[in-house]
Amino acid sequence: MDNSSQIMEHILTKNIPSPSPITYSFLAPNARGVADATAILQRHQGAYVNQNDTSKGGDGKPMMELAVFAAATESFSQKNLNCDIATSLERFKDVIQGAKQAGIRARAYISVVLGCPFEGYNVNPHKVAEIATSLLEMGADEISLGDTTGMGTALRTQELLRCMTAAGIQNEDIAMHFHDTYGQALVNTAVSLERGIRTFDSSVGGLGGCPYSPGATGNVSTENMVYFLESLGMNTGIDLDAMADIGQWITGELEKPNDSVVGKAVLGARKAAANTST
Ligand SMILES: CC(C)(COP(=O)([O-])OP(=O)([O-])OC[C@H]1O[C@@H](n2cnc3c(N)ncnc32)[C@H](O)[C@@H]1OP(=O)([O-])[O-])[C@@H](O)C(=O)NCCC(=O)NCCSC(=O)C[C@@](C)(O)CC(=O)[O-]
Repeated sequence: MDNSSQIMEHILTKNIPSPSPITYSFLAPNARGVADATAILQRHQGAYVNQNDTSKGGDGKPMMELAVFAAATESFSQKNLNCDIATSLERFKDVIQGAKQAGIRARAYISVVLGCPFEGYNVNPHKVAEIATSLLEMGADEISLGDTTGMGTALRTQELLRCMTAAGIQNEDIAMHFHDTYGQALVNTAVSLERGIRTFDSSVGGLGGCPYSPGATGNVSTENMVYFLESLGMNTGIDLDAMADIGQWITGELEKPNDSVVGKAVLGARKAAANTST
């Protein structure tokens, strides 16, 4: 979060073209975050698609969103936000309203929904649904259910989504955010697909991981996710070959391992084919 403002300023100054609509997400857990973001947005009116401006297309301009991140357990809320859940939700009200007033989306993550590094596996799915309902009532456009520790399993993912449905939360308002620490991300994705979820978070090269969740690995890699969804006959619109190149490039730049098995397989197959053709 420390240099979020510089990154946002760079994006809106450079007018980086994107062939398909892209949304940049700005973590803002409090009033300071909203103030920083809205000051930059004020300076760059017209450089991004305003959610209220439905008159014309984005003509390549990016969309911006503010992201709040609640926790499903008190322990993780203290570690990740330095406050209890109720206080964090109070703070998020202003952030979400600030985003709406600035004409941008508000995304709300809920962390450790399927397992907490401090409270273990028994995260109450009804509590998650209650927090999600509060965030949606504040005006959040979307809830991203974060399996931050990767402790999620098929059965507990199913139970969580059953509770979300029972609480009256629409599938269209839910994204699933799986980390692959125990290799269950795509299994949990399959269960979520079965229950009608169609928005999934991932990270190229499997980058990421929450600093406040000891041992957590990155998100399920975009390359693995794309390969899996396309194997089911779904069209993601993503060029897997190009995504594998990006994963190799950015993990190299960040001096991190490329954690995508599919990305490495795609690159390996391409190399083998090149060798046989020479
Ligand atoms: C929320 C606080 C700041 C409360 O921390 P605090 O100590 O209660 O608040 P504070 O107001 O005393 O601020 C402490 C320091 O943070 C700075 N600060 C204060 N607010 C901001 C801000 N908006 N943007 C940038 N800097 C900020 C502030 O300036 C100060 O800096 P210092 O004076 O010590 O140099 C702290 O707990 C914190 O930084 N939490 C975030 C930790 C973090 O980055 N976690 C990972 C986010 S991603 C995630 O959670 C998971 C997710 C979303 O990916 C999904 C999933 O997998 O679960």
